[in-house]
Amino acid sequence: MGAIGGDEVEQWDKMNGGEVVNGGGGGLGKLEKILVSVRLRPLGDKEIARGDPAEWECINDTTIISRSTFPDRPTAPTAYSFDRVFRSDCDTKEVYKEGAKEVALSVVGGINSSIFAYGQTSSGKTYTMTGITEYTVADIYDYIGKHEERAFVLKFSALEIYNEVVRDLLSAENSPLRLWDDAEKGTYVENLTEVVLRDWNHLKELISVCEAQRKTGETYLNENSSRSHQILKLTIESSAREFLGKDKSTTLVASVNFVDLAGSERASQALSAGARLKEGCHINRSLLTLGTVIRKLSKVRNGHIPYRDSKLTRILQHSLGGNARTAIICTMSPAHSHMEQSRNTLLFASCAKEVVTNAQVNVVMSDKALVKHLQKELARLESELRCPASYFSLEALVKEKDNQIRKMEKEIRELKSQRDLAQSRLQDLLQVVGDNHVPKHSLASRRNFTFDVPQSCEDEQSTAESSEVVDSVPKFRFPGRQDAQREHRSQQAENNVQFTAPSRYSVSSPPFSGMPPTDRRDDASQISNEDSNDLCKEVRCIETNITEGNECLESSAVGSNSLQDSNNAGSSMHANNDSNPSVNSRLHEESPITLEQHLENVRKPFANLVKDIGSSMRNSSCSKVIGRSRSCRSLVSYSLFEDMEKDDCTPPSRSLMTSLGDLKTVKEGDLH
Ligand SMILES: Nc1ncnc2c1ncn2[C@@H]1O[C@H](COP(=O)(O)OP(=O)(O)OP(=O)(O)O)[C@@H](O)[C@H]1O
Repeated sequence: MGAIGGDEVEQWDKMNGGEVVNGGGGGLGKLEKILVSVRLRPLGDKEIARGDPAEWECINDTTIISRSTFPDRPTAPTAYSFDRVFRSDCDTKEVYKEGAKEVALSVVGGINSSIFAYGQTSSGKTYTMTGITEYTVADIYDYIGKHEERAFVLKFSALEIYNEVVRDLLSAENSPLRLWDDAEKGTYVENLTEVVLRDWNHLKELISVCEAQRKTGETYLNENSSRSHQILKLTIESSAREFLGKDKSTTLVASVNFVDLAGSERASQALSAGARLKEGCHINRSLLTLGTVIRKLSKVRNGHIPYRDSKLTRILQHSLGGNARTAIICTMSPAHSHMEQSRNTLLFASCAKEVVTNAQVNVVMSDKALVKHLQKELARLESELRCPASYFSLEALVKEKDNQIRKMEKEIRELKSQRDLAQSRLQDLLQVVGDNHVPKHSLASRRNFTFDVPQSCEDEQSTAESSEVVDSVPKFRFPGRQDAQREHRSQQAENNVQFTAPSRYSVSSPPFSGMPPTDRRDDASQISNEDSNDLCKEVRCIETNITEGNECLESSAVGSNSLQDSNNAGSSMHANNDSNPSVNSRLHEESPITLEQHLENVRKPFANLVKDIGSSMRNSSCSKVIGRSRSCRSLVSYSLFEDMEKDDCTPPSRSLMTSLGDLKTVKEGDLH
């Protein structure tokens, strides 16, 4: 037999509306306190005869009080509350319904249950339990009759513990029975007769047999006093009829114990002697152990519980804080003469109501069903083992992705910042280009701009505007260049329709160092980096045409060579300025030159260049490329000379060179 989850558990939970929790046995269980009620019997004939007043009164359904204080314990409480208290006029059926029925009938759902009657001798235990057993069995058979879809098997066994000896009440033999402990079944009674019930009448007969077999005796307090603890055990097995004999077949198995305890007694009151006295000692001793077990269970569940100190507690171990639902009905006499014994009963009941049991659904499975169930359980456990690992790996993956996202967001922010800066510089530049009358001081404040020459610089309008810009510079007029521009415009007008420059030649944004010539090179080497780079492109065009064997080679041979040299010089200078600090430093260490010298240095190469370009333009095909580049170059020249003017012709600083270098970088980036 085992306790498992599944439909049976849910069914039980619905039936009881309770909290299903993990049980100590590994299955699902229901933790709940023992249901404790107190039944007050009427005064007996003897008690009335001797004028023994009723001391106890049930003031409501849950509280019982004593009318007077205890003589020897004036501070002891006089009111006690329980799940239910029953007045002396309550019949046993009401006691059953409210104090035992729910717990007792759990057995049909596969839950073990136990109904106890506890109290002093002659308090009405047997009177109560006889009725409880009958009502329970009646309801069980009623339940069976209403659930024809299930097949029920009822088994009955009965024992008594007399003088600490276990006897089979259904056996004619009077031999004592031994107790055994089994890991699965718990403590069980060896060779105890178990009868399969045919019907309700069959059970009645067997109960009658038990009554006849049970040890009773006459005492001063009870003419028919029970001298032993009696345990009637009704075991119910049920299976769904549709699965009978099939693999899926499972069986609910549970037992309900009807425990009629022997009554505690004081020898002085019972006036017992001889055998009755001995019986009384055993009774009291086992009841004392039961009280100790209950008291300990009510305080700490995990401590040592002395179940083995008596056969009663060994046999009822599962009913006391184990796999069972339990109800205890404490019976008591209202007589003042039994006040102290009644108080002990109430103290026992007070402890019992704190005891928690852990009832589980008990299911027996067919071998095939058991194998299937175990396979299912194994798969579930394996899945649980895998889940934590996959969960942690997923968590790590998510963290890694989060870090990547944060990193990328940071990069995006930086790129946006760079983009905004470039756009800002471009705006500044466009504003400068578009405004021909920009105050010089504003230009001075834009020394670190990025200069981007638009593709449309090849347009005629742009060219004209550029020319105007150049013309608008009063102090640094560049007659040679203007002449070349005029020549170029004239030539371009002639060839306007014929030439379309490749877009790669339209980009012209070289940095212009404006440095004085410091290298021992020809005039071309004195051209600024800007023009050098510009010319570099132009020279390439020229060279291309030269290699094509055009006749312009001879006519422009000098200019080409000059340009090539200029290009080399410019490239060299640019490279040195950017990448060779020593050379750059050397350049700065040269003695300063005058403004006139500087202008002359700048003018000469341009004059030569323009002259050469003019010659080339008059030649056939190469002129188109040069003309286009010139219009761009004019823009650069304007800005450059504006700066030079502002700085009183001081050579452009390294920062300007850097800015122009940046311009080239940005422009190339935009093109990409
Ligand atoms: N609630 C009750 N109403 C009427 N009579 C009762 C009630 N309870 C008990 N009695 C009567 O009291 C007497 C003693 O009852 P009972 O034998 O059941 O006591 P007990 O606790 O079992 O005693 P013991 O422990 O000695 O066996 C009986 O005659 C019984 O009929």
